Amino acid sequence: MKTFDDLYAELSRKAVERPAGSGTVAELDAGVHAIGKKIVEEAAEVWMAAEYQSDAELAEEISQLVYHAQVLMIARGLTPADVYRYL
Ligand SMILES: N=c1c2ncn([C@@H]3O[C@H](COP(=O)(O)OP(=O)(O)OP(=O)(O)O)[C@@H](O)[C@H]3O)c2ncn1[C@@H]1O[C@H](COP(=O)(O)O)[C@@H](O)[C@H]1O
Repeated sequence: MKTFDDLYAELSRKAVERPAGSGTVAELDAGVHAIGKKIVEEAAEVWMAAEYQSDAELAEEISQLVYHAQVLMIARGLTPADVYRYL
């Protein structure tokens, strides 16, 4: 099972190696403004899933929110440690 740190390491590698077909690379190239819009969109989907959908669907939406938050972290040069210090 992939953890938060595992995903961050994977996405960081993709940002450096830029493999063809990577959605992460495309999202990073789109920039902070576009990534921010994805986060808002996913947050709304999390909210709707919490109100009207199954536990599995909610978990999937939350995973997508975490993913886009991590892409934003990489775009801005933040590491998990930068976030954990506030938890
Ligand atoms: N965990 C994710 C992940 N979560 C969400 N997403 C992206 O975010 C999109 C979901 O946002 P949307 O709801 O807007 O998607 P949509 O296409 O409009 O429609 P739905 O997916 O909601 O049906 C997905 O289609 C993916 O493009 C993700 N893209 C990649 N990952 C993981 O990140 C890693 C690197 O991926 P690549 O960079 O694509 O190789 C891999 O381990 C992937 O599993």
